[in-house]
Amino acid sequence: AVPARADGQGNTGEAIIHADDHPENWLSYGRTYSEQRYSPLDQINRSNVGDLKLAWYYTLDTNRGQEATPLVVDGIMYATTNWSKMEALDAATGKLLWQYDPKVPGNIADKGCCDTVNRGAGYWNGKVFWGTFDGRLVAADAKTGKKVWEVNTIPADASLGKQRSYTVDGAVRVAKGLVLIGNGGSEFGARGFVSAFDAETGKLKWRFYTVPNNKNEPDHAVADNVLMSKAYKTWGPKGAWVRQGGGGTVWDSLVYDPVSDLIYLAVGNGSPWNYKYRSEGIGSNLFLGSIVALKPETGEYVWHFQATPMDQWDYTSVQQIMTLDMPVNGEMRHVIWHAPKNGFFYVLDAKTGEFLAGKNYVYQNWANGLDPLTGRPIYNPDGLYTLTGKFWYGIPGPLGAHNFMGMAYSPKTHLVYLPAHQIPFGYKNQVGGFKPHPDAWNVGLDMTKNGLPDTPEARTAYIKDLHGWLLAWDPVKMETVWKIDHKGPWNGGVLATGGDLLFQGLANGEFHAYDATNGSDLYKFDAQSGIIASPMTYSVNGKQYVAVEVGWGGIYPISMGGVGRTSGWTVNHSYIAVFSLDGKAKLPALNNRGFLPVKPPAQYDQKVVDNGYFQYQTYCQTCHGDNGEGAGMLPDLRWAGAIRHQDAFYNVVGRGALTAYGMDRFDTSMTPDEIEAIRQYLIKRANDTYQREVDARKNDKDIPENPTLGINP
Ligand SMILES: O=C(O)c1cc(C(=O)O)c2c(n1)C(=O)C(=O)c1cc(C(=O)O)[nH]c1-2
Ligand SMILES: [Ca+2]
Repeated sequence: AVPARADGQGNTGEAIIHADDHPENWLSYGRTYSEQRYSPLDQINRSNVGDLKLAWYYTLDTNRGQEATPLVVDGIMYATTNWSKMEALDAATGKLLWQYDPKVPGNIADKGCCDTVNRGAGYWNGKVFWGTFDGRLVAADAKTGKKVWEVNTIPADASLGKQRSYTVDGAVRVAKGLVLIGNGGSEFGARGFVSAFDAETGKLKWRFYTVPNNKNEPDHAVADNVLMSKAYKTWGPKGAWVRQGGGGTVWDSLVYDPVSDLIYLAVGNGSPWNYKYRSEGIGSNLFLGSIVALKPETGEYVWHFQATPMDQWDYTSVQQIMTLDMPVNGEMRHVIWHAPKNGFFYVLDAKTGEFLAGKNYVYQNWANGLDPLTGRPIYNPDGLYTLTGKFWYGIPGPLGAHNFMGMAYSPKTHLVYLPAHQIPFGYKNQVGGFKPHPDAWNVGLDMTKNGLPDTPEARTAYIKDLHGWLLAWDPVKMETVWKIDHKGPWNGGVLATGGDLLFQGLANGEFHAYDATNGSDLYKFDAQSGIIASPMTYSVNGKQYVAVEVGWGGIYPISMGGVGRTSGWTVNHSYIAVFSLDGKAKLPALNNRGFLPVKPPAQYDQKVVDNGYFQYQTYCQTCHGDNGEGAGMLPDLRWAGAIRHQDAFYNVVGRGALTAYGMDRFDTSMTPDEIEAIRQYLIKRANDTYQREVDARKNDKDIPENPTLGINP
């Protein structure tokens, strides 16, 4: 029987709830409120997918990470792109109907941790809504692209100090006439919150803070009661959170469930990460690493489930929330499925938050399992590195076992298709207690200790630990039924269809269709750039299309350094790719292996290189890559012309010559000598690695970071 649903949805809400009655559309981020990323369309199926062809492509003007799932409403595609731009296209032809550039200032890029991405728009009653990286929410007329309203989602009093940082890159969801939006910033200093705006007027309806007020005072907001009575006492009253906000940003999943009539916030990590420094090493720190359920009309607290108490690994629970009915001990229950960063798959009762089951979906080393009654982790004491003070090689690392990439569920196979990965990380306390650096990640860690030493042994060992998989997970048995081993981590999200197909784009620039029943590879397309977004499908005039945004980026390639190229050269060419069975489009031939490095100047000052390394790892690493090496998206500074001259380098790094392109100025964070030390260090790195980069490009079969190639012998 179809469960009773709440009313007050309006036409769009009813259309999203009854999405299967008009499968030609894709009206909400995960298609339906249940975010299963399954479409019943089956014109493209296992028997013909081998003939899939490019129907059209639309080149984007931002060659950075593209993470959005486009919407399709009655033949019009709404695709958001990097730098928070919107493209409205004829979904059958790719012809541009209108576009909207909210003109996000370039120097804002380093106010967010993980690339100036955008994950998608919401649609409601003739309007489209999306967030901008500088914190705004835009509502535009879906037909004309004219702005209807715009609000700043970040209240002035949310910024309590210099390190505070709020960026908006998550997909907007709309339910019951409310536009729901969160934000990011916990790597810098932020106090997370979610806002609900009236879709017609942009008027704020409610705002829910996910962590307590630092003085345990009322914010005169809807969370006051639960924060003051329940959450505050789970924090050390004198920890660094008091200055840094505590974190708990809701930067990805934020869903409405029409069956339980609740909104679920998927809450992020602590700010700073370091639990000892953040919270004096005491308390579970509610609501970090949790799902929090609220009443949609008012934002009132209903229940929470904390997957990662005492977070110190950046184990956000922001990852996708899926709702559906499943048998639990022989009885049908309405549940939440959730595979957060921490490596465990959770089944929760959607109405009450009761923990029903949990099991690790990949190898992890921070917990020895979950308490079967409460779902609370049984910690591996060594994993609590902020308390031991020792170095910890954590699996998962801060990029999680699963990140923003969509997982899909097929009601035909009863399997969840989970884009999982293994990306270990070296955690170690910041020396001398918590010390924030303006314009840098402020996580309370020694940022040189997560860096990889450039020795063949260290690189080879680390690369062996990098993995990317597509898991076919059975949530009843809580086990992997089969899996596909990808070349490396950071592959795109998954779409499941009624044609018994799975679609997934990969870090190595391939777009695949797999058999949903057994994982057989049925189709491969060379997309010429890494894909991290989740595909979607729709139809126009009875013809089915499959679409995906192409564009390598997000946190992995910007922070990882050279080892971020384990899947391939991963050059960024950003475009929207749309496939059909009778497509006739063809991509132009493109350089897909990066440019030949320019021989660097030979001279550098060995005396300042060590300090240059510290400064680089503190201020530059998280965007330009570990140890001065890029991984295919932002400029690889070893080959940048600016490192050749002290003045040129200072103009860029100190004075902001390239702010329009996303490079902030750092003269308020570093002295000229420190900036010069970075330049000397980069010249050294360029010299140390020049020959191996040249040699890697001579090899036309393989990839630069393959340890078997003799490039990292
Ligand atoms: O703590 C935060 O506020 C925050 C924000 C974001 C973001 O806004 O994209 C990411 C993360 N954390 C994060 O931990 C993470 O792994 C991540 C990956 C990405 C991405 O788009 O590639 N964003 C984010
Ligand atoms: Ca984070």
